[in-house]
Amino acid sequence: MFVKHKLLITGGTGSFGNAVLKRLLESDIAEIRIFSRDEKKQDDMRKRYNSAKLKFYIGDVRDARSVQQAMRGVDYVFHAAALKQVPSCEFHPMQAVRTNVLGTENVLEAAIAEGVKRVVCLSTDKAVYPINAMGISKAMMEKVMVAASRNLEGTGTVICGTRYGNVMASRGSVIPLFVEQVFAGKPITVTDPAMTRFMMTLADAVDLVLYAFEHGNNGDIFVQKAPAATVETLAKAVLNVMGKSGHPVQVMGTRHGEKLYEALLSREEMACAEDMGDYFRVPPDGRDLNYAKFVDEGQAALTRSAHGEEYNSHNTTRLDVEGMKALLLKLDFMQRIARGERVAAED
Ligand SMILES: O=c1ccn([C@@H]2O[C@H](COP(=O)(O)OP(=O)(O)O[C@H]3O[C@H](CO)[C@H](O)[C@H](O)[C@H]3O)[C@@H](O)[C@H]2O)c(=O)[nH]1
Repeated sequence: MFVKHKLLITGGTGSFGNAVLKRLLESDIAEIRIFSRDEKKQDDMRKRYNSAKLKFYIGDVRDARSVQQAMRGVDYVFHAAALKQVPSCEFHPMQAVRTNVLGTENVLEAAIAEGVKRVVCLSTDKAVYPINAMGISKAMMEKVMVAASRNLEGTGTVICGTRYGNVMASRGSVIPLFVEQVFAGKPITVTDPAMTRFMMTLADAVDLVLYAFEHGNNGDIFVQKAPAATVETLAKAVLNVMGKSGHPVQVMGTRHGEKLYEALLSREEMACAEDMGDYFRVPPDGRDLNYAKFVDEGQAALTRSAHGEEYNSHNTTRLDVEGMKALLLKLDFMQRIARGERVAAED
């Protein structure tokens, strides 16, 4: 599907960029542009992949000119650049606005101006009923994406989005943290044993973005159905895999901006979501602001009311310790930990 085309990945030096790259470099794609602020990581990637298809662009989504330059001649965009650490965005909310909201506007404007064929914007479950600055800025990013997608009929550009939840064993996340704590002989720190999170692998996240790329219409948001586990179950499963079931566990309480559970789709979205098997598609609300005409014409469009339930990490399939262990052991990272190796988080 990428035959002889050019793809730009914003924030391409991150974990998603690396994971998608491994798949796409084997395809017939003509060129992949990695756009990020991080010179050092770009240099590492250049050496690691050593591929003539890869082109590196230093820039920042906040800097419209750098985005425009990287966008020239591009066919497709995966927009992954973001500030995504919940606690740091809590302390620096305007930085989240600059990167996640205004940066997205820059990316979409440049993509539309260049006649890019398809753009997929990556969002997070934390954008649904958001309570923290990271989630609020990502929710605004989605609004910017949907608004931009409204005026594209006849232009040949399609802009859509994905949301995914926690990516297991990503750098800085809880699984490698627990593993490090065990190695260091310290108690593992559990925030709230009853807190639940969706559990996805990085491969799932890549599948989701590629699915949206293939099936997205303007303004659609895609999520993948995923199981969830409590932090207590996750902690037990990690210790079990490491053969350290008796290891001490300390409950430390909820951190800044954390929710007891995450939602991938709101109740309002579930009311109009299309079930696509492994995925849900949420189409944009196609009405304009002239509500009176819907009443006059008796159109059914106003019946988008939400009587159902949201799709969240409390009501999705719940993993028990054995189920969680099985999922953990799908990860190369955990397989190596189980063999007694000391390894860094997945990237
Ligand atoms: O010491 C810790 C740290 C975390 N947790 C718990 O483990 C779960 C996962 O925590 P992570 O820090 O791994 O993930 P978050 O849900 O906080 O958010 C993560 O996933 C997001 C995607 O939605 C973003 O990518 C974000 O940057 C990333 O940190 C949470 O319930 C958290 O409370 C603990 O029990 N103990």
